Amino acid sequence: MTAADHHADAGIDAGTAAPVTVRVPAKVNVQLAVGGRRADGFHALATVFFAVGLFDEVTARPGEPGEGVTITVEGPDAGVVPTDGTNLAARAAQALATHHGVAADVRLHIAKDIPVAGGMAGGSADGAAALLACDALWGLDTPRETLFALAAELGSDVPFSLHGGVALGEGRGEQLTPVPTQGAFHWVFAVADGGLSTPAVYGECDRLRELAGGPGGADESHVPTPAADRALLDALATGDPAALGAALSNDLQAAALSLRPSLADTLRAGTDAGAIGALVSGSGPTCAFLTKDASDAAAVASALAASGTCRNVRTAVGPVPGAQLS
Ligand SMILES: C[C@](O)(CO)[C@H](O)COP(=O)(O)OP(=O)(O)OC[C@H]1O[C@@H](n2ccc(N)nc2=O)[C@H](O)[C@@H]1O
Ligand SMILES: Nc1ncnc2c1ncn2[C@@H]1O[C@H](COP(=O)(O)OP(=O)(O)OP(=O)(O)O)[C@@H](O)[C@H]1O
Repeated sequence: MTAADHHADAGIDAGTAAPVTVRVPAKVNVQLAVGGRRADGFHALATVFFAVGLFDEVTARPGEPGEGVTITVEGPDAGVVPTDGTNLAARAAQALATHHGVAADVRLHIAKDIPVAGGMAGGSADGAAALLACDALWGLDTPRETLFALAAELGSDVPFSLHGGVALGEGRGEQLTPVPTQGAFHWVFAVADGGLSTPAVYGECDRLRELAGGPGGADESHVPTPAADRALLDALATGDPAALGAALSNDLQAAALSLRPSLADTLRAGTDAGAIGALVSGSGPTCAFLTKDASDAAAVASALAASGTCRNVRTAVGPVPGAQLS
C-alpha cells in the first residue's frame, strides 16, 4: 500500500487522521572503507550497508494547530534519547513540512529497540521512519526520490534506513546502489555499556592516520579512494556466510578500539565462541558477529552474555526491508 492509499483508507483530513506507524531496521556495515577527509569535513566512503532485524517503530499522530513537533520515547534506553528538536525524527518531520510548506504539527512516539549511539544507525532509522510516517499522516504522497533527498540532508545513514536490504553507499554514504544477495544471514550483536560519538570516532581515525603519515596524512590527497570489495560482494550474491565472515572489514574499527580498548575482549569472546566473522558495527561500540546458522547464533549469544564483556546481547536475521508502514 502506498502512503497515499494509506491516507485515503483513513478517509479523513489531516486534523483527525488515524495514527500511522512505521517500522524501521538497524544496520551493520559489512564493509566500511573510509577514504580521506574531504574539504567539507566528511570522509569519502565505500560502505556496504546491511539491514538487520532489530527494529524501532515510529508512530505519528496529528498535533493541535501551532503545537509543533512533540517527541515521546519508550524502551530500555529511552532516558538517553533527546526529546527536543534535535531528535532526528523531529528534524525529519520539520524538513518534510518545510519542503511542502505545511505546518509541522505532529506527535511522534518512538518505540526504541535499536541500541542508542551504538553504530547501528538508530537515530537515522527514526529519521527515515518519521519521514514516511508524516508523509502518510499528512497525505503528501511525496515522490520517493524527494524522500531520499530529504533523508540525505538529515544524515549520511538516513537514506539507507529508507532503502533497507543491502546496498553500497558511496559519497559520504548517502549515494546508494542495491547489492544482490541470496538467503538469510544470522547475526549476534554485543551491545556495550554507553555509546561512542560518530564524529569522535572519525576524528580518532584521522588522528591515527596523521600519526602514521604525518600532517595532512588523513586528507583525500593521502588516503587511497575507497572501493567495494569484490570477494565480499560475491559472498553476499551467493549467500555464503563463511566467505562473508572472512571478508568483513571496518576501517573505523582501529579508531573505535583506540577509544574503547575493552572492545577487543568482546570481539575475542565472540570469535572464541564460534562466530565465523566479527567486527565493530559502524562507529561502534556495538560488536557484530556473523554465525553459520540460527543454532550457532544462539550458542554465540549465550557465550557472549556469560563473558561479562558487554551489557547485553541480541540476535537478528537479515537482510530485511527498510522503513515501511506497518
Ligand atoms: C559510521 C557510519 O554510521 C557508517 O555508516 C556513518 O558514516 C555515520 O553516519 P551518520 O551518523 O548519519 O553521520 P552524519 O550525521 O552524516 O555525520 C555526523 C558526523 O560524522 C562524521 N562523518 C560522517 C559520515 C562520513 N562519511 N564522514 C564523516 O566524517 C562527520 O564528523 C559528521 O559531522
Ligand atoms: N531518534 C534518536 N534516537 C537515538 N538517538 C538520537 C535520536 N535523535 C538524535 N539522537 C542523538 O544522536 C546520537 C547518536 O545516536 P544514534 O543511536 O543515532 O547513534 P549511532 O547508531 O551510533 O549512529 P550511526 O550508526 O548513524 O553513526 C545520540 O546520542 C542522541 O544524542
